[in-house]
Amino acid sequence: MTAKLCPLTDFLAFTLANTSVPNTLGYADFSAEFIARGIVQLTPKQPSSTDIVLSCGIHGNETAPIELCNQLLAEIARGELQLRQRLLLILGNPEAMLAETRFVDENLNRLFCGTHQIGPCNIERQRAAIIETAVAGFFADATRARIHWDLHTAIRGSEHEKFAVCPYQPERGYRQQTLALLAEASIEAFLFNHAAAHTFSYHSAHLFNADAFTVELGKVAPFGANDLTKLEKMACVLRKLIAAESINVGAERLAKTAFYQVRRVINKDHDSFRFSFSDDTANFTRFKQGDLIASSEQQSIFCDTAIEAIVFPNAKVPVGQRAALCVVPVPLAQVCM
Ligand SMILES: O=C(O)CCC(=O)N[C@@H](CCC(=O)O)C(=O)O
Ligand SMILES: [Zn+2]
Repeated sequence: MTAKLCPLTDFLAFTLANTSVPNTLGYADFSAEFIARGIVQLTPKQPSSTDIVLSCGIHGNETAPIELCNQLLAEIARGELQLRQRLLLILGNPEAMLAETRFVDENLNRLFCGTHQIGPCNIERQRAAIIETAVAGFFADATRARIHWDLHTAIRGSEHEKFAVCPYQPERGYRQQTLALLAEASIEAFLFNHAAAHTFSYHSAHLFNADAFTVELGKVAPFGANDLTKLEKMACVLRKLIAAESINVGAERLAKTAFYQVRRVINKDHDSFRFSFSDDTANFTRFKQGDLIASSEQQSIFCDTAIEAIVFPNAKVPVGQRAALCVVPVPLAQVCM
């Protein structure tokens, strides 16, 4: 396979152009199976013990992680990065990438765990079904370790530039070692969800027992406008995971990391719903007891505890959907095994 014709050297370009690719391609040390548009499964000749799903662009305008994943695939294709684990790489929402929007018809990251089956068919519902099938096929062997990092960027700036959302998994809990790996990859804060969700990371954690996280890697920017040097630590850890290299991180790596528990969700209840703060207010901005957070014709929402921080505030979501998470700082011991 010459580099010029190889879909893996610029998988993003192939995906956006919707160029047809063969079903499978053989390389010296691995094979590539093109499962669907923007979804490729790589199998090394002698796979190590962990199956890794790496996804990006579930929201089409979150381009930095897409560029990072595209770069890692190219490194594998050129033989610069040794693939030693099975890898499923997913460019989440190609149509939204082309439209340079978060989504075309509906937020793809609310349609997992089969939610896409409920309601009229649209671009994101079709895509959720395709992605779920690919993941189920890839994670078929329950005896193997499973990792899924779903890479995003946030709409607004953040007090913690890079942070991870931990899906609700009360039975399994979180191991400090697992979080330390993300901290090594420059994750500064962890946010523990308090309830089931229909996000992609929850899907993988809940249905496949994967060590799954939504990973926020800075702020949204158009293709070509990202400074990928800011993601170098993340790239370094991903390379080591893919190459099955040992990553020596002790739990002490978490010493400077912040932990937050989701305390409540603010849902948009009416078209008149507004936040009390400006659009440039950063994620994790803190409110104190009695501060007004949001209001609508039907209600006013105040901070009702000593300190509460707000994450992912978005008043533009449809009525009934999550408009923000309210989180409180917690000690590590309270959220980890
Ligand atoms: O910046 C924002 O408001 C949204 C960033 C984003 O896409 N976040 C994910 C989080 C998913 C999770 O809760 O695990 C989302 O809203 O889908
Ligand atoms: Zn996102």
